[in-house]
Amino acid sequence: MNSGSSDQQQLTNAVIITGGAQRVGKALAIALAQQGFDVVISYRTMKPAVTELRELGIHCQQADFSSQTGIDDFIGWINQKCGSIRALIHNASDWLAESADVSPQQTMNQMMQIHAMVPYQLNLALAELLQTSTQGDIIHLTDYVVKTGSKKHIAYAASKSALENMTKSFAALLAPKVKVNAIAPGLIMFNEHDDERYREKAKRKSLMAIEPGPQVVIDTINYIINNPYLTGSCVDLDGGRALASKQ
Ligand SMILES: NC(=O)C1=CN([C@@H]2O[C@H](COP(=O)(O)OP(=O)(O)OC[C@H]3O[C@@H](n4cnc5c(N)ncnc54)[C@H](OP(=O)(O)O)[C@@H]3O)[C@@H](O)[C@H]2O)C=CC1
Ligand SMILES: Nc1nc2c(c(=O)[nH]1)N=C([C@H](O)[C@@H](O)CO)CN2
Repeated sequence: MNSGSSDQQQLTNAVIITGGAQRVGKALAIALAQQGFDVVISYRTMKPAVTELRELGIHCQQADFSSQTGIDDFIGWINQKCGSIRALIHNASDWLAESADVSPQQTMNQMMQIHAMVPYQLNLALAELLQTSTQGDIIHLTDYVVKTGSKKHIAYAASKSALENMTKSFAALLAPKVKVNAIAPGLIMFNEHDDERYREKAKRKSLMAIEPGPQVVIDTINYIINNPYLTGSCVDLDGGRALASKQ
C-alpha cells in the first residue's frame, strides 16, 4: 500500500512504470497510485505532468534509456530507493517509422534499445527486488503488429516482437515468485497531430471501431496483477482487429 514514505525511506512493493509522464503511462501511474500502490515512473523529458504526478505522491525519476549510462543510473536509483518491487511495467516506447531522414541502422538501434535492451536489462537487474515482494509481476507493452508486421514501422514491429518473445523466456526463468506477461494493444489513443481522416481509418481497422483510451490498459494491468495463474501469456487488446480485416 502507499506508504506515504519520505524521500529517505525505502519503498516496499513499489510499482515501476517506464515512460510514465504522458498518455498511457501517466494514466496508469495515477490509477495505480489511487489504488494505494507506491508508484515510481521514469521520464525522459521534463514536462508539467512530472510536477503534477509528484504532487500526487508519485515518485518521478529522470532516465534517458538511449544510453547504457541512462539504464545503469536508473537501475542504481531503483536499487537504492526500493526494498521490493510489486510490478515492473515496460511502457516506454518510441513509435518510429522508417524515414529518409534517419538511417536504417539508427532506426533499428533506437527501436531495439528501448523495446528490447531496456526491458532485458531491467528485468535481469531488478529480478531480486521483484522476488522479494509477496508476488512480483513484469508486464511488457508490445503491439498488435507483432502478429502482422508493419510495412511503415518495420524496426518498431521487429523490436516489439523481441519484447513479446522475452515474455516467455522471463516467465520460465522467474516463476513462480514473478509472473511475466505481455499486453499487445491495437489502437489505444491517437496522437494530437492525427487528422480526422487518419482517425476514422484507424478506428475501422478493428471490429469495435473505437479509440478506447488508456482505461482499457489500466483494466488489463489490474486483471493481470490480480491473477495468480497467468504467466507467459500475451493479452490481445485490439478490439478484434485480426477479425475485422477478414470482413
Ligand atoms: N498509443 C497507442 O495507441 C498504442 C500504444 N502502444 C504501446 O503502449 C505503450 C504506451 O503508448 P503511448 O502512451 O502512446 O506511448 P508514448 O509514445 O506516449 O511514449 C511513452 C513514453 O516513452 C518515453 N520514451 C521513449 N523513448 C525513451 C527513451 N529512450 N528513454 C526514456 N523514455 C523514453 C517517452 O518519453 P518522452 O515523453 O520524454 O519522450 C514517452 O513519454 C507503448 O509501449 C506503445 O508502444 C501499442 C499500440 C497502440
Ligand atoms: N510508443 C507508441 N507506440 C505506438 C503508438 C504511440 O502513439 N506511441 N501508437 C500506435 C497506433 O495507435 C497504432 O496502434 C494504430 O494506428 C502504435 N504504437
